[in-house]
Amino acid sequence: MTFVQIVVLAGGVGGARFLSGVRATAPDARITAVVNTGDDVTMHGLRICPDLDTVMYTLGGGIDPERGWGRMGESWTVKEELAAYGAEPTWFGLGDRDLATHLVRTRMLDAGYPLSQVTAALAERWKPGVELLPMSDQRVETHVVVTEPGSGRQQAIHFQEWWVRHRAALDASAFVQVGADSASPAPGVAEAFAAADAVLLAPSNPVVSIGTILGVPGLREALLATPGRVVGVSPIVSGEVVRGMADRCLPVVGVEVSAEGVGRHYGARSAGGLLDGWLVAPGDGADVPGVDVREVPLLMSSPAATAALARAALDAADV
Ligand SMILES: C[C@H](OP(=O)(O)OP(=O)(O)OC[C@H]1O[C@@H](n2cnc3c(=O)[nH]c(N)nc32)[C@H](O)[C@@H]1O)C(=O)O
Repeated sequence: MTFVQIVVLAGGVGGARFLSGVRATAPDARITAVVNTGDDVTMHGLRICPDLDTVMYTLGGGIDPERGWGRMGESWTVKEELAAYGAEPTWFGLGDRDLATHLVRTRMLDAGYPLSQVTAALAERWKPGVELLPMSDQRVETHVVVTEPGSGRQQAIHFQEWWVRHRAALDASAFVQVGADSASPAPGVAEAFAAADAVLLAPSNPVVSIGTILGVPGLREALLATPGRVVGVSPIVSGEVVRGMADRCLPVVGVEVSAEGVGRHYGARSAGGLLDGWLVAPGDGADVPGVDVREVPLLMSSPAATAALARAALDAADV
């Protein structure tokens, strides 16, 4: 029996929701999620993988649906106790339930297991229904070069500090993927691309999620060699982000905050870029030379709408 094989490149909330739509619309397909780990961080001695956990909890039914991240029914006792000790950082929300995931992950990593195997072990509990792969087993951490407001001095801070602590308010001049030079795609990533009938770029942050995944040496090349069509979903609707602050990231890399801007940034596969197809919202009519641009409803406002978006992406991929 042959299965349709689908690979999805994903960041956090948008990628997780999109994956739930792909799973719903293609229940018999083999789906592989290649997930950004550039947002990963160590805090209080624990290794935290926000995007992997968001995808795992969302597909496993454990996500807080309002926030879109973290655990449903979460409590914050440990966070409050850490703050009472003055243990920094106090600006990062580690929930009690969530902590168990980070404890298990950290213990396994410290014992020498690679992140891909740790992720597979965690997923045994959540049964996400997709193969969940980190983009790399090596540590790649996004840092942001910012200008200190007082001194005007430039310094690089961890992405989470820029994003969560400063709400992306500090002016950024560059994103740096620390560790990327010596990273390689995690086991299974290149194989998934090689067998894929479709590769989908989820509506995730084009710079610090999709861009970071593609920055892993060898990964972009493996993707471009895929026999499947490559279709992306615009995270920008009517010139605005749907959630988050990608509009603070895109200008840093010289990309216009529009469906057309992001589509051109990814570029046509036929011209050395990534895309065969690009989904934009009705009325956004992007001109991306060499790419099959389709206007479809892009908001993942319900499970049905999300499945319809995923179906449109698979249609554009001829799957
Ligand atoms: C840093 C963070 O990146 P990422 O984890 O990729 O973020 P999100 O998954 O929260 O959002 C990324 C990106 O996705 C867009 N988005 C969100 N919901 C929808 C949707 O229903 N439809 C659609 N077409 N795009 C969506 C959103 O605008 C964001 O730009 C981050 O950027 O927050």
